[in-house]
Amino acid sequence: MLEISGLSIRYPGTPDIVRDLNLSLAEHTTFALIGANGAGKSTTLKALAGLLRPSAGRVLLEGRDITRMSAHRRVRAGLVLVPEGRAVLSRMSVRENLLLAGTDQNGILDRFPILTERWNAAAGSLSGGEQQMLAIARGLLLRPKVLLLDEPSLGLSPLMAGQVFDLIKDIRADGTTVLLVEQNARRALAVADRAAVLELGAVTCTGTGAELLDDQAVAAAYLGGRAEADPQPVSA
Ligand SMILES: Nc1ncnc2c1ncn2[C@@H]1O[C@H](COP(=O)(O)OP(=O)(O)OP(=O)(O)O)[C@@H](O)[C@H]1O
Repeated sequence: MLEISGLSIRYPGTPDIVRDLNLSLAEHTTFALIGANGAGKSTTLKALAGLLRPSAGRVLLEGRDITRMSAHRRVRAGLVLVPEGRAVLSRMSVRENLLLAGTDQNGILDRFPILTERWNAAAGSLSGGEQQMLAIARGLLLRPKVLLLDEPSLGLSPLMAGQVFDLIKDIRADGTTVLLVEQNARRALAVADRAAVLELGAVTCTGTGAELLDDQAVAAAYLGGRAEADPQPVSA
């Protein structure tokens, strides 16, 4: 569905922040990109959304070269970014925020009872988790083939974050391919079919979500030190 090869990305006046990135996202799967602050995860998503022009490499969406396509044409081609920080229009109502994305809401809003309950409330009055749901719903109304999610659980309570990860599972089950960037590595790997670790702009490890959850080096760096496969301590 999405093929990224040899992608290098820089900002004006910086060296390459992301170097020679190669990722392949199969249709109807979730891919998690994890890594420390500043590793280049958001930069990667911005480049995929067409907000930054890569210095090298190419991006294919369903076999079509979109490397030089403008951001708005990428949305029409099916590549949609839900940016970090949600970017909802806070003085507009939930309904108005969604109308901006599309009028055909069939089948999408059923997944978001939390939003239909707050239909006429100003988006800025919603909780962080509700705003994240609104941002994701808005992205889905654009009918993406590939949804790029930048830190959807950032700043949310564990309960709300759990709901966001459940939603990500549902989105994948509905047939949308998801590229998920997350600080919450454990939860991201748990919902991911495949995953990669980005360190200082380069991929250092790839595998299935389960493989990375079991990897001792990944656990030490990103999962608070303990791999999922470790035996649980037996209490006396
Ligand atoms: N507009 C910019 N101009 C120059 N450098 C930038 C710009 N935005 C980000 N960077 C740099 O690019 C590097 C990667 O940042 P990026 O936001 O992609 O990291 P990240 O992995 O998403 O981390 P975080 O979780 O903190 O967002 C950092 O060193 C950052 O300082």
